[in-house]
Amino acid sequence: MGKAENPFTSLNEIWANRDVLHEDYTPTEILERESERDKLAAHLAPVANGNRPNNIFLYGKTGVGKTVVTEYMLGKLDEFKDPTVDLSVVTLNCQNCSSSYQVAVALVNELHDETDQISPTGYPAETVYQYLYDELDQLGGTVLVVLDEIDAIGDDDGLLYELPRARSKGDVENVKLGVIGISNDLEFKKNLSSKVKSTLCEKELVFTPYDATELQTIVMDRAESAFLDDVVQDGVIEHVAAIAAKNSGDARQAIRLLREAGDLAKQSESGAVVTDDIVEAAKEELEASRIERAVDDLPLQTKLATLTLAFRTEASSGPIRTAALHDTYCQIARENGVERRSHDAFRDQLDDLDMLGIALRHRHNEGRGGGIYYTWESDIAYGVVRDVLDELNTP
Ligand SMILES: Nc1ncnc2c1ncn2[C@@H]1O[C@H](COP(=O)(O)OP(=O)(O)OP(=O)(O)O)[C@@H](O)[C@H]1O
Repeated sequence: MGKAENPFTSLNEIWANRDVLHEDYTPTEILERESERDKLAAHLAPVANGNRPNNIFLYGKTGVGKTVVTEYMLGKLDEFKDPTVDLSVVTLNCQNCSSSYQVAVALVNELHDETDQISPTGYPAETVYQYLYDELDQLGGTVLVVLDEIDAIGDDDGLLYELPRARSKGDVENVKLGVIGISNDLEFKKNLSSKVKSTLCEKELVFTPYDATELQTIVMDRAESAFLDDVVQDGVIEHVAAIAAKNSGDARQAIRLLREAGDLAKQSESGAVVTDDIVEAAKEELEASRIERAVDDLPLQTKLATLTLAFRTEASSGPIRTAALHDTYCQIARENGVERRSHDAFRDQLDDLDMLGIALRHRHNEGRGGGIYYTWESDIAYGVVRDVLDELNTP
């Protein structure tokens, strides 16, 4: 009997180690970001000598290295601190916590044994806080509590006031406590209550988006470990970096684009090589799946607004005024037997699309007497929206 064909091999072998392009991979070196590393080191320096920690707030858009730089510097702190300093780091990603209470429960469970977890509801807030203080006191020494994606708690930010003050209020006795908050929501800091702001933001660190040159360094370093020799054509790294820099300066997006390009190259008929054309194809695939995810979850009325905007954008040479879009929307709604919303309600839908990154809004100020008005463009090609929303008709 002949040997069965292995379904997991494919046309081209290109990968030396695809895992280094995976979301979960922690790089051994942090490239660029020298000034942020230095500043964070200065903010953390008191801990290295056994002094009271600063509370630190780090913010900047998604994928700009906040988490990776923090982890790296905490590793360095552990390596270089005075050996007599008893340091513990408790890290929590708060993305599923919508209140201070939920963060406190999650922290207690992080510190409790796996067999002794507390329920996420049902305890009075003071009890949960007391559990937390008891656990922290038991750890003793210096404890840094790292709260990543802290913006998830919204307005309910009491813990961010209580925790840094626990020692001065006598809630804990044996522990020097510091909080490191990380957020990619630039509005979050503005909306913090002033007492939280003055406590948590004792030291602040802003991460700006990466520019194309910085992204090139990061992407090149990953590509060298990820691909076999001569797989990545000249200019490809620059191309990937330029696309990500133009979008949002997000290193995660740049690395994902390179991985997707690698996956396409592996299946390609034209050989084991990543080219600029393959990068473009990968960009389109990623864009299509981003949109699919974003649009698929929208309520019907917002889907109609998306379709209207993409349809009109394709047919016109520039941004379109709200009233003109509303006329088209009414026509599409009628053809689909869907209730028609007023001009103002429709404009609210467009605002939502702007927030979601689906629409581009332009503000026009005609000065005295002319007033302010908005025009709109779709950031998504009509064909892509059409494919996702093929149950809806355009006129
Ligand atoms: N300077 C860098 N050197 C090497 N890799 C980096 C660097 N900056 C970011 N990365 C990589 O980019 C990805 C995103 O980085 P990171 O998670 O630190 O971003 P973030 O700012 O915390 O984003 P978010 O707010 O979305 O959590 C990670 O895979 C990380 O390894």
